Amino acid sequence: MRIAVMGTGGVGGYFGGRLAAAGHDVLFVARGRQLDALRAGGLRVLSPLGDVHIPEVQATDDPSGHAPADFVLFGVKLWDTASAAELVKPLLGPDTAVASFQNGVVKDDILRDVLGAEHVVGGVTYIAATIAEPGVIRHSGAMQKLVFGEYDGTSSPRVLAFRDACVDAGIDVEVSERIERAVWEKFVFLVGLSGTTTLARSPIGPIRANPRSRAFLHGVMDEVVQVARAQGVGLPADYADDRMAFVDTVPEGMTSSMHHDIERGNRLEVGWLSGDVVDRGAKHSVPTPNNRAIADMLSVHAGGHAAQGENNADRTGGRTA
Ligand SMILES: NC(=O)C1=CN([C@@H]2O[C@H](COP(=O)(O)OP(=O)(O)OC[C@H]3O[C@@H](n4cnc5c(N)ncnc54)[C@H](OP(=O)(O)O)[C@@H]3O)[C@@H](O)[C@H]2O)C=CC1
Ligand SMILES: CC(C)(CO)C(=O)C(=O)O
Repeated sequence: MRIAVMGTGGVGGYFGGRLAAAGHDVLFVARGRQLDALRAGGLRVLSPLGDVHIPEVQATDDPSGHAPADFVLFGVKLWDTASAAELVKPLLGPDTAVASFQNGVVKDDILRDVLGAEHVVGGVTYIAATIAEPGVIRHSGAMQKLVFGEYDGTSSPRVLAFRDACVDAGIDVEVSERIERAVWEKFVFLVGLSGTTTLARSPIGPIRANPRSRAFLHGVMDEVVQVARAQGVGLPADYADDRMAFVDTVPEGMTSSMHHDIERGNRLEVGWLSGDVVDRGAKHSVPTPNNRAIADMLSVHAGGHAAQGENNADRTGGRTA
């Protein structure tokens, strides 16, 4: 199958690299130094599960003129969603699926607006991967899972074909018949993990061990659960307890991509995570004081070093959707 990767960073580079190494036809959409490095030396993935080097990759910053893809793996930061969706339009054939493995719950609404609902397949990923240097993706730990599925729950040929390609490539994969719920399940955990690790600038171990920060983490996740339920997503009322039990099983050194971003002075996705929870809570009259604290305090850093002190008073970090 012909696969396109929109955004060759931690997520896109890792999974696209595995798929290309397994012999699949993969087009990598990238820009700047990442694109230059891919063209000059190919793509390297450094991983505890085995390194790969694909010396020659198909890489572009302009997909127009390339053949349509069967499946687009969408992996840009949330602020780039709408512009990156515009960029993939030329890759769409009548049955092309676009699955976003971004965090956040607004992503697929943006993709539907730009691309049409018929192209959008739901997705979520569990991995820790980052650009170590241009052309090189570093994967940490053993987790590398893709979950995806049609929003109507059907096992469509395009979803099954991508599942088979992932299995071939050694990717841990699950086709979900209730993908909306799967996306919210991850959102509950991710909003809790990203907000607390970034605010405390600490991995999860000390946060879950301290009774005050543990209670705060539970409160953050519970607010996401109550917002989801108010919107009609079928999570159990006590789902935050389930996620706390999960938190207790992860390595004490685990942290979030947003924690890495704040340490590097990068822009933060907080506006699309806790900030989005606050906005949805306001719409549904669900109190969200813990997420408000995260979003308001991290708004200081939301624009990254380049924008510190500017333009962040609205808590969104530049979120416009
Ligand atoms: N990294 C991780 O471990 C995980 C990340 N996620 C989520 O996945 C999403 C992607 O994260 P991650 O992979 O870390 O992000 P990265 O920043 O590592 O990768 C995104 C890449 O896409 C590029 N890009 C953005 N817009 C364009 C464009 N228009 N044309 C070409 N290239 C473009 C970026 O370029 P540039 O640098 O120039 O902006 C960057 O190289 C986020 O929503 C994140 O929360 C989810 C699970 C785990
Ligand atoms: C929690 C984790 C590492 C799981 O994939 C993640 O999604 C992130 O930090 O962005």
